[in-house]
Amino acid sequence: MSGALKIGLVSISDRASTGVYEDKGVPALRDWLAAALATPFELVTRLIPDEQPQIESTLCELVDAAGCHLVLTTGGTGPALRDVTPDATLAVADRLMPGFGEQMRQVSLHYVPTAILSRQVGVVRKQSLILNLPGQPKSIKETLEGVRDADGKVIVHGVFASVPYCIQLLDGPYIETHAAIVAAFRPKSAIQPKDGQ
Ligand SMILES: Nc1ncnc2c1ncn2[C@@H]1O[C@H](COP(=O)(O)OP(=O)(O)OP(=O)(O)O)[C@@H](O)[C@H]1O
Ligand SMILES: Nc1nc2c(c(=O)[nH]1)N[C@H]1C(S)=C(S)[C@@H](COP(=O)(O)O)O[C@H]1N2
Repeated sequence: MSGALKIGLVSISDRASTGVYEDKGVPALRDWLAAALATPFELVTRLIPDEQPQIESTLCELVDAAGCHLVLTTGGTGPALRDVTPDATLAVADRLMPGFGEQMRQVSLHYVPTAILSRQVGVVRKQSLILNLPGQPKSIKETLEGVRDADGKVIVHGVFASVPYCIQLLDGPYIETHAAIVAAFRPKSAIQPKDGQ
């Protein structure tokens, strides 16, 4: 499974999906990826309510039919009864990637004491990585990028640092990032030389 990088973005919100407020989830994800990725990519976007069957079918469609290498969800990860994104994600998972949820909560604790309320998970379905991000639009940058000190040095790695190598291990495309936003980490043996080097 390779080809051009394809990324699914799913905003899960009862109110944004019914027009009570404007969806800021998909635009925040799109803007962050546009700034962070050096590799060209194609997006498939969805805005849906907090309904478990609809979340499950959307994730399956994006992975199985659209062929997304990465799917990022935002919203519905908390403990409220209608927050069912992690449950839907686990229901369509082939394998769990517990490090992603653990690291996102670590990062988020630097921003909000309620970080532990997010039940967000990372999973693999087929050869696609699916990550749940919290619903607060600002949490997208926080969890993907990590925490920096006053001098701009990364003190807690955001989870996106591990996404390119994960997708490479799943036989997806080779993803390069802009290090000023997030540096992609790979073992030396997995680094591909740039053209002409
Ligand atoms: N798609 C979105 N666009 C803009 N703001 C959002 C969006 N999703 C969530 N938020 C903001 O982040 C907060 C926490 O998100 P959460 O996923 O818990 O939403 P919620 O309170 O369950 O409501 P809803 O599902 O109707 O967005 C929301 O109360 C809202 O202020
Ligand atoms: N980085 C980050 N993580 C965060 C937050 C945040 O603002 N920033 N909000 C927390 C709160 S208040 C809740 S309830 C949970 C779940 O949020 P969700 O239901 O919007 O997904 O995410 C937590 N994680």
